[in-house]
Amino acid sequence: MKTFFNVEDLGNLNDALAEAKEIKNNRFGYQELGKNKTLLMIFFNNSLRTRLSTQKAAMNLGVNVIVLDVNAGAWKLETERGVIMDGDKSEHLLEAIPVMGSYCDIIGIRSFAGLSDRDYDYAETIVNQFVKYSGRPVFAMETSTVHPLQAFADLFTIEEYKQTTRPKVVLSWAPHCKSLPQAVPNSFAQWMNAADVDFVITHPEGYELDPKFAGNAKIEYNQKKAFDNADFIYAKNWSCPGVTNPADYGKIINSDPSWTVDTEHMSWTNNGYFMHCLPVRRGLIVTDDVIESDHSLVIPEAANREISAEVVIKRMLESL
Ligand SMILES: CCC[C@H](NC(=O)CCC(=O)O)C(=O)O
Ligand SMILES: NC(=O)OP(=O)(O)O
Repeated sequence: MKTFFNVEDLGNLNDALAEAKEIKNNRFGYQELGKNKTLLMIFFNNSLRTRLSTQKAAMNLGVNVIVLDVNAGAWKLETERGVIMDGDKSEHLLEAIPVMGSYCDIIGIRSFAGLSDRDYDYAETIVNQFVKYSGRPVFAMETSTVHPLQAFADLFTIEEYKQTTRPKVVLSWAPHCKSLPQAVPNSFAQWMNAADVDFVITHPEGYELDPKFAGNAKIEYNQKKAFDNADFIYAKNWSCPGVTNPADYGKIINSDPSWTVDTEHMSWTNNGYFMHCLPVRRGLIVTDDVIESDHSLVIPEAANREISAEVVIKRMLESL
């Protein structure tokens, strides 16, 4: 596996879920694979779960790990070609990338969407330069438009907790005080569309996800109808994806607090589980009672990030 950005990169999804289950029970069983191999984890943005779980996964496999916070210690990087670098950027990405690639065997990268230029973000301009110039396998640790390690862990968690063969899973928008990327909901939608679940997306008008991720999911603008008889509620904020109105890309066009998931919202479900990728803004996305309830899966969901990362790194090691 040379890149990991989309669900299809894993091949047969049921086989990947079975491998995740096996690795969860035998996470130290493949340490020979990582002997004398190095993972370079590059962060252009903050992280807790991805940073810790991916390092843990690599260490489980016997892999050496280097973590680089680009904006804390490295030279400020110029990403555009054709510019005269007489400003505050000392190094160009096109030198830095192959240099970084020379120190490792596998690269993980986090580079959030800028949320100002939709075409630039949705072309995955930054991360595709790592794929093109690093000479190494590259996996996403949340890029401009996708967060597959999160979605893989989310689906694995749903498989662990589902009480029925084909559960109803609802991706619900919720309000936030900042403009957030669409990467998490994009990947969640992509992976749910590939899985054997009854998938519904609910959000205010104007927040339609890009069709390449929303796929054939049912879109329900009435949150209460969407929550009806749901088995899993996956709450997440995202800024306007700019699908219905490109000029609104990256903007907050709705802050309606009635979309915040509280105990009444959860009463509409089939005794459903609450999920969120974290970090979560309590009081905006979800109330304290819901996220602290015995039907909140946010902690086991975060713990499963170690497993999704270990499957991906293992497969990349196997393809070196
Ligand atoms: C895994 C989620 C990462 C990121 N979340 C944030 O940036 C939240 C920042 C905040 O709430 O201040 C996002 O929404 O994509
Ligand atoms: N869910 C997730 O990716 O968390 P971090 O941003 O803390 O890594």
